[in-house]
Amino acid sequence: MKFTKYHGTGNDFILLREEDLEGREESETAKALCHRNFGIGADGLLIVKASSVADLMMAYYNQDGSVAPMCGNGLRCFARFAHEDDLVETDRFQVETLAGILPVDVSSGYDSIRIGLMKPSFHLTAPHVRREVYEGEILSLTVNGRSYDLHVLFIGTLHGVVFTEEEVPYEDADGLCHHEFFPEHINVNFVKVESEDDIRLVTFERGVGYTLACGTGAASAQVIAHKLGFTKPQAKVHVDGGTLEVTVGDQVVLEGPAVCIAKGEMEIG
Ligand SMILES: N[C@H](CCC[C@H](N)C(=O)O)C(=O)O
Repeated sequence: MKFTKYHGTGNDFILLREEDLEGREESETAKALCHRNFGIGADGLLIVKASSVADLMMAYYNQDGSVAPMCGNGLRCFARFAHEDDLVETDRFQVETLAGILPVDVSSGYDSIRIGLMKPSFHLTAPHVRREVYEGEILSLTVNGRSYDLHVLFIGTLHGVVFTEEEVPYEDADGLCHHEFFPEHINVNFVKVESEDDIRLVTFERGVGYTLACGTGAASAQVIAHKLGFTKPQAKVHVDGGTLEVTVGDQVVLEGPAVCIAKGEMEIG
């Protein structure tokens, strides 16, 4: 099976065209390909599909085979692949996702790919949360005897933002991600605001665990930080795998690199 591997600030993905799947079940294929020892290894799988409403469609699976509606770093890698492989004729095009039709722009080169995100929602209902959550509400959740204040939003996928100066223990991050308040789990972002232009972010991703970067997480962190008056509309989000830039405006725009790591053939049953 032909594959391509990319990363966006260290969040790494395997990318397949639908025809390369040769009819294999997508979730099981994602688990097999993304396994760090028995597969190629990646945080997730991106599948390029035809779309009747946009230039292309992107399907996304986490490393554990779970589906997520949207992946910000993944969409930048997807955009580079589509542009490089001449699946599109223009530098600006649209991609259908389960979080809506989103614009991508590679006109500034592959080190600065811009994607537009869906309008964030702060009013959450089932199945994302156990009970209705209203805009402005802060959830105080206790894990392993320690209390965390979460700002929650849906920005194409479900995110929680925790402002903290401390290193958060792994078991607490995992406990928040799988807290019973979130029936389908949640991506958890630990944020330190360094200035009105700079945020430091570590993300524990649903379906993966700690990742070197999370694109929708970076957008979530900046959207909440700006909404609370901590940052300007545009801020750099510093993650373990590099730096992203998020601009909050009529549309939330995520900018960052997409790097091709490898192209190859994989033996898979
Ligand atoms: N793990 C996330 C999807 C991938 C998000 C992240 N890789 C990004 O770049 O946005 C979820 O299950 O909602």
